[in-house]
Amino acid sequence: QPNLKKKRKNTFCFFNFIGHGKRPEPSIKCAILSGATRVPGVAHDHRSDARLRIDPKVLVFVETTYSRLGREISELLVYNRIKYKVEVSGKSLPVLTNLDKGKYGVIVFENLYKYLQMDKWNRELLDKYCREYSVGIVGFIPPSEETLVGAELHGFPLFVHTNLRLQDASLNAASPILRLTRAGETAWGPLPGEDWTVFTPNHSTYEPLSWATRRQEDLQNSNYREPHQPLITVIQDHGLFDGIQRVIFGSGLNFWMHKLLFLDSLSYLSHGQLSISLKRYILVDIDDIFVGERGTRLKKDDVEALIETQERIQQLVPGFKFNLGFSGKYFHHGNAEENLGDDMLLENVGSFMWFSHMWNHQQPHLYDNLTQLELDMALNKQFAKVLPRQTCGLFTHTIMMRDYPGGPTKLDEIIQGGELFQTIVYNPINIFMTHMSNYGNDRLAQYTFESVIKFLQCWTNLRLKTAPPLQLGERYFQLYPQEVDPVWGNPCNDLRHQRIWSRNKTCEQLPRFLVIGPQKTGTTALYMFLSMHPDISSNFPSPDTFEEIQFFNGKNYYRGLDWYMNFFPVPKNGTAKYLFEKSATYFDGDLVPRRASALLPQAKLVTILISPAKRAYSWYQHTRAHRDPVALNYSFHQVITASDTAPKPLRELRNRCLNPGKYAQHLERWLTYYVPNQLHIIDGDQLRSDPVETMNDLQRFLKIQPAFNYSQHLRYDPKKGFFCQVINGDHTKCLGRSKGRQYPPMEERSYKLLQIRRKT
Ligand SMILES: Nc1ncnc2c1ncn2[C@@H]1O[C@H](COP(=O)(O)OS(=O)(=O)O)[C@@H](OP(=O)(O)O)[C@H]1O
Repeated sequence: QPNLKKKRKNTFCFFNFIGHGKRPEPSIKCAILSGATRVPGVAHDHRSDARLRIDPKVLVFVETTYSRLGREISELLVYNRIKYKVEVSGKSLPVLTNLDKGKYGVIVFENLYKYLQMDKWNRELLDKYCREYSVGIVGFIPPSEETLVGAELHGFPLFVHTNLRLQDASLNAASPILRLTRAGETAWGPLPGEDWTVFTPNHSTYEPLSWATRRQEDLQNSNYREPHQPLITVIQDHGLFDGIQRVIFGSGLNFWMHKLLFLDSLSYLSHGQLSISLKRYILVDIDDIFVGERGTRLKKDDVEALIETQERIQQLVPGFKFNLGFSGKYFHHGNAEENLGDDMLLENVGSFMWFSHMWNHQQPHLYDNLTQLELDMALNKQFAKVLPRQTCGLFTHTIMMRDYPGGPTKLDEIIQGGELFQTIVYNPINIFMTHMSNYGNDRLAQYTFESVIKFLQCWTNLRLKTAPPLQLGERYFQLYPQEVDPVWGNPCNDLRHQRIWSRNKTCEQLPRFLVIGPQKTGTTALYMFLSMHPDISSNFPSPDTFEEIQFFNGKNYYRGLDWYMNFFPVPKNGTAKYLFEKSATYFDGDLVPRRASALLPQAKLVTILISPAKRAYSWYQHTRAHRDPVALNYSFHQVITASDTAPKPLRELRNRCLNPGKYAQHLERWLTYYVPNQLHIIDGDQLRSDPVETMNDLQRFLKIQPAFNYSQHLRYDPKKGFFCQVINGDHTKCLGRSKGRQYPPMEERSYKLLQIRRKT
């Protein structure tokens, strides 16, 4: 354990900003960087040789859908691209296995007590799963109203003391959990929050992961004989007590170090399945070179400082070079001193990387004349490939320390464990956007990057590197091949996007609900019933796919947002209709939920389900009616029993019959992008036998008022054998011959086979 008492005597203040009022100097003091007592960090490899049968996914039990820590946990997982599923504690357990595989590699409890107080049956089931699949548990102790001293954690030889205020956090360098996080330093100063829990173990299964001490000002009333005694704030359970490994946090994720330890715990407990890479690329763009206003531009000594900072960063990030974006037109547009700065930049061309900005620094969407834009763009070929850049908290006008939004301490916070530090921790490739003016004046950018890089070296085992933009581009898309594909978001969700989009566009020209299918469940009938509603309107028909647009699946998606929106009427003031779109192939399209939620996150979803066996048979009959040779040559039974070695066209027909019917699988995918109350499931048999009631339910779900009285507009047509639209008083208009076909009943053996398959 660290001897904190001794260390405090020669305390250096970690969170101390040196030089307020003057030009700031990077203030990160760190033992390993000063070279004094270099304790090499050990990045443990958590991968195991054991043949694991778990998916790299986290199951998170939250208190409620809105609880704060639960949201923070989800956010952290999203930032790190770790797959997860959220469940509300106290309800029944989700299915944990899929055939012979565990569906989750780690279980997280936002509130550990929910795990400890779980009903016996579920607790046994969960523990059994953890033991059988070598899955560990992470738990957070929530703040409690009463102060417990030496209270036993229900059923474990572990005692807690709650409601403490702490300071000076340090890590157990011997802990096998440390991978991303580097031990050896102390984060001096108060830890956020006043309700920390600390642990006292009474079993060899426990090993501390981090410590802190009580706050100086609280020690007078304390019973602790040793005032600077380190108290365990995060503890590891090696599983020697009951066969399950755990990591327990004495506080939430507010403290930056806990975010790192949480990621390390996921990596450790999943046996490396959820390890994030330790390689980090950093590139810093300096935009607007030569563009800054007179009086805010770089002078000669600023350029010198820039070069010196770059050299110091190179010690920590080999090969690091600032990437300068210039607009040539503004060269020498400063005062005499600043023009010398411009000259010096050019004298040192080779020290930096360069990219060309728009020649005259005008944003492309502001050009009225396309030819002129093309001509100007031709000067900027290099600029064509642009990667998403992260913000580093420095903007064009962030030039003086005293004016930093939130004050200088805020800037230090983002560097020392805060947003900027976390951005680099969570993103393998970081391209930051800064501006020339950030490097003159108070030189905030030099300060910021040197400090954050030092802080990273101090507290993490990340390996920092750099590379030119195009190489980073290639690496980025190698790492995230799914991002090569565009995902259209809603431009109106961000004012800046809306501004550069188009002046005469409105985001009201998008559907408010989607009928997602699947095919053959009655989607056309539903479409017709909805279209009868005076307040609801669907899209204009497509020349290729008729009433369906089929945008979110298939090739149409690449035609872009404008193409999609042109299918919808521009809503007129006051008479806006409830727009919807029906494409029955959306239901089972792999990419559809992700794409749909990116554009229409608030949309409601409507699906119709019938027996998957009947659905499969209806599809088979549909393909026969279209004279599909496979369907004509093979019986339904032959199709659904075709093996994986059968001819391709037969396998394809089998898949089209069976796959959309895997309802649970497809709905689960939709529900990773939409919350359950956005989804309405229609019973397809009810739609057929009692469409009036079905439509009433749907209107209630869509909250459409006044409700349309379908009983006056739908009537059973004995000739068609289905409900049809009433027109001209006593006539009916039914769907065409292709909907509600006449065909022989399904063979008993096929039906039975599909029923058995559904159950297994
Ligand atoms: N009112 C009404 N009129 C006609 N048909 C009705 C109606 N309600 C439900 N159904 C059932 O809808 C089935 C066709 O489903 P879809 O429209 O989803 O098919 S498609 O995917 O668009 O091809 C169709 O399947 P088949 O009977 O196999 O033709 C019908 O059973």
